Amino acid sequence: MSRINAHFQVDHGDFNLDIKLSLPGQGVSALFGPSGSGKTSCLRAMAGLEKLPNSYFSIADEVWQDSEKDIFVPPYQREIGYVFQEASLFKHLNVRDNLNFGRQRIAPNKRNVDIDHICDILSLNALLDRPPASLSGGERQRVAIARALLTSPKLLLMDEPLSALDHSLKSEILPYLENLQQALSIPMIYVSHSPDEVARLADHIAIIDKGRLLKSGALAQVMLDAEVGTRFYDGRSSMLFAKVNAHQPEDYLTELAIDNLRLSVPQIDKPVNSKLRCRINAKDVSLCLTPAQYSSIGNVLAGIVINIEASDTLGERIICIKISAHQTLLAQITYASTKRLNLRQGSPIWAQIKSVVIL
Ligand SMILES: Nc1ncnc2c1ncn2[C@@H]1O[C@H](COP(=O)(O)OP(=O)(O)OP(=O)(O)O)[C@@H](O)[C@H]1O
Repeated sequence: MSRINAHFQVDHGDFNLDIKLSLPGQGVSALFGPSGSGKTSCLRAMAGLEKLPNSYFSIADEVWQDSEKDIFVPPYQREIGYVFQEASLFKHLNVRDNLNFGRQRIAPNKRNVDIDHICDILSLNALLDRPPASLSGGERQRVAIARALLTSPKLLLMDEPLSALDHSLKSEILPYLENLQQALSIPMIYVSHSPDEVARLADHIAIIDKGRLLKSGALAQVMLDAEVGTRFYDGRSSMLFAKVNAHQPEDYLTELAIDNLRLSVPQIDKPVNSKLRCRINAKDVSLCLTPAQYSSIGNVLAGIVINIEASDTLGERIICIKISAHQTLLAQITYASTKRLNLRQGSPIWAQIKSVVIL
């Protein structure tokens, strides 16, 4: 698989950036970290909007910057779509003409993104004749994303595209971003300081702090990390990838499939087979050596203990449980319970799940 490789360095005196990244050449990679950590600096360097010294950037087999070899491809020659925090549409053009502006910048033989397809994915058809001033913030941002995609970019860079929107507009636009990544094969780099947005959208995550790379890897794996959990996610939790298996309206439940396992959650409004992600707080998981017969907790997953870690809380342990070939569940229980259940690597275990957050 092709990769996106970067090494950005700059010394601004007060702020020193030195970040090496190796990101997959497909899916959504999040650059995540606190304000002022250097995320936008990296994104601008990728776009060539800033020429950082002693730096390197390549995508697949194209090198866009290599300071050692004196290579620096200017921004207008990089096939990049850039979406900013605030959509900057041309006020005097309607939505259709704004979209065509992006498309017409590209030679017809290089256009590989279909305008009708993009308008369908982002539900823009009803907006095409409207001027930007008549659009909501979320609609404007959808048009800005479509315009960037219609330049048929090799890479889509998004700098906190939802940060200027209020909570309800964010929830309105997030499903569109999910659909985009499923429908298009353009890799996206998504800058955010929102842990929830990242958990919902990213496949890969690079965490940046004070100009340095703190962690990088597949989202579910990085979420299991102790420092990431305690610092960014309000405690240890696991991320599971699921799909809607069936609705059980008589019980007000929806059954999710996590590989071969089944989990029931309060009814959700998504069609059968929709993919979704859920987060399970380690404190919401209790463990039994046999499947409990008389329990109010209906969600019980079988697994194998693969690791036992100390927890930040004295007297507690984090139990890592393999529940399928690629998915791991964390449980936070007391040290006393770990001893009482005689848990060790390889122990078969039943995990009772009290609550699931659907992302
Ligand atoms: N040209 C520059 N000269 C001096 N300092 C700079 C320059 N560009 C960026 N910085 C500093 O680099 C630091 C990182 O900025 P950057 O915008 O990359 O962070 P960020 O993680 O994207 O933050 P935010 O989430 O708030 O946008 C900041 O302290 C900023 O002031």
